[in-house]
Amino acid sequence: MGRKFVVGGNWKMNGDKNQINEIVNNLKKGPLDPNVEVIVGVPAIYLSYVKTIIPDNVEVAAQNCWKSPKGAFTGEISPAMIKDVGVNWVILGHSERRTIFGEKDELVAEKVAHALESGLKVIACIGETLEERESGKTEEVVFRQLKALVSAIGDKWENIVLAYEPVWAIGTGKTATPQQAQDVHHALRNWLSANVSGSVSDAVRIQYGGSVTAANAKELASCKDIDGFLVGGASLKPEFVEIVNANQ
Ligand SMILES: O=C[C@H](O)COP(=O)(O)O
Repeated sequence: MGRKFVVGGNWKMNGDKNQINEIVNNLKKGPLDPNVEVIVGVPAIYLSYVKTIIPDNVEVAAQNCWKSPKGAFTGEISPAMIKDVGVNWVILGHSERRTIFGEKDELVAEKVAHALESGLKVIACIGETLEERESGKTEEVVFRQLKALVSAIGDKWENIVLAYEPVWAIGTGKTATPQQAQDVHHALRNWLSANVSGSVSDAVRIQYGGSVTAANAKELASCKDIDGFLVGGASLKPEFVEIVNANQ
């Protein structure tokens, strides 16, 4: 146990320099719980800029990357480039990448493996759609997504944070209940224990994502297997500080 709470703010494709300055000023003002690891997921074009203004107690993540170091992949960025501008994290497999850009489990897993090999830490996202949940397939889907990851990375989970994000809860204002989230997180930990190792299962931090706000964060944070959040919309607002501090 003793997993450090970790809160990510995924800005998605939002923000210009003015808004970014406001968000960063708000993070500087905090105060942010020193026991929480805080990471902001920044659009690629602003990574270098954000690195120059972000306080030391907040880390920066890219929101995607490709699965090789360089080459003819127009429009893509590599983990090596992300590292080169001083950024140590990347978010991979977000449901928007999977649904809008057609990223399949295997591609996500290859990207995760390459990012880890390149020395990045990864927030790896998984989660079921509403249709899958309603047809009782939640566990089948998240286990399938995990299995693809394990095929690519084996037991090398030290630099991974897993984010469980039910697709039906993302940007919808419809949060999973603490019990629904806890049940899936618990099932993920059991699966990791059976298919990777007990120590990985105990150590890996599992974030919940999907319409997290200052109003629901405390109750979610109190669940045994919820080790943090991946926050979209609310990470652009001052309430993000309250979400970071919800585990107090
Ligand atoms: O990466 C964050 C998730 O997609 C959650 O987004 P949301 O908080 O706007 O629902």
